[in-house]
Amino acid sequence: MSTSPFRLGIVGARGHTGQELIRLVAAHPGLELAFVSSRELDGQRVADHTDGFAGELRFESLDADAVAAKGVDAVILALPNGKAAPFVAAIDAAKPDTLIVDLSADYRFEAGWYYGLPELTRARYAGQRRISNPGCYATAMQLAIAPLAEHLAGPPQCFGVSGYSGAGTMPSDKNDTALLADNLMPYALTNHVHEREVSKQLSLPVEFMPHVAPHFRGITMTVNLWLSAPMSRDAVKALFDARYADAPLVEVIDDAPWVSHIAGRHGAQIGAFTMAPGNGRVVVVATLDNLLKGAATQAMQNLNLALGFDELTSIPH
Ligand SMILES: NC(=O)C1=CN([C@@H]2O[C@H](COP(=O)(O)OP(=O)(O)OC[C@H]3O[C@@H](n4cnc5c(N)ncnc54)[C@H](OP(=O)(O)O)[C@@H]3O)[C@@H](O)[C@H]2O)C=CC1
Ligand SMILES: CC(=O)N[C@@H](CCC(=O)OP(=O)(O)O)C(=O)O
Repeated sequence: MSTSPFRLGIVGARGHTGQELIRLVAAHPGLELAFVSSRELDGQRVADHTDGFAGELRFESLDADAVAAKGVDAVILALPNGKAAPFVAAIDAAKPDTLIVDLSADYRFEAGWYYGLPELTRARYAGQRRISNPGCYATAMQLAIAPLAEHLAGPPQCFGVSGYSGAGTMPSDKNDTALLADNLMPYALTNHVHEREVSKQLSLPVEFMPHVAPHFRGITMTVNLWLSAPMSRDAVKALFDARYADAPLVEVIDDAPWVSHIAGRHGAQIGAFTMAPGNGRVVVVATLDNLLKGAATQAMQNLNLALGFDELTSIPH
């Protein structure tokens, strides 16, 4: 491992996930925050916008070529979906060994990119310099389904409820607090990109029904699973306990987890394991903070893995 810090830049640092990334990188003993980009906050001090950040670093407005010209060791892309390609192309041309971690959905289906959900895919990491970071819903679904994947009689049905920070900062119905007041907003009820992403990753069809709620952060994923043969609750829970025994960020609990308990925390909770009469069907509930385990914390795990640090460096747990 290098003794001088790895130099890292965050593109899209004004956004919800960018702000969390700034805090995690600043707390990391082996990383130096070389630049943070925002068009809107160009020239302004990071310390004036990011709680917990001290120092004189300022936001810069950087296009793809300007990011590539920085010549850093690692770049995190925290841009809205569909915006990453020019940045990847410019880095490919200027300094292809740069480590890129992309938070968007743009490279989740791309051969050659490592799909970084460490608790489930770590063994597939083979030194790739391009890492696609699964998002909040996809992470929650996979953590809730994977231990039972070999025991299913049909597609899991996943009812997801997200806080409105999941919709980013670009104004839309899904982050309009007036429209969300006293409301639950269903959307993209079939064929959401995360339905396809999880189906591909788990090699089984999943059915996903997302909703946005009036709280700011945290998601609840309630998953209905039909079993290929009846199982006891103890047998179901034992599969989850075994699968996540060595995963400090995934906590398996008895009760159904509450989103209010996970907001601001770096891990996920999985619980309920409620059996239907006859034990042929079980309901599992997963919660995580969409901005942390669903985005920034997971990106930090992936950076740590790729740069040779302990996977949980700078992540409170
Ligand atoms: N929010 C969440 O819960 C999760 C988000 N993700 C993914 O992470 C990514 C970032 O999400 P989030 O932080 O919520 O997004 P935000 O909308 O909060 O932030 C987007 C950032 O990108 C910048 N930006 C926007 N458009 C462009 C552009 N055309 N060129 C350059 N910069 C641009 C914005 O800053 P400025 O306009 O100042 O340049 C801002 O810093 C998305 O791809 C999202 O899908 C993944 C998991 C969870
Ligand atoms: C509430 C809301 O709009 N959520 C976003 C998902 C946020 C997320 O997980 O981002 P990725 O697309 O990077 O996975 C959505 O449904 O598209």
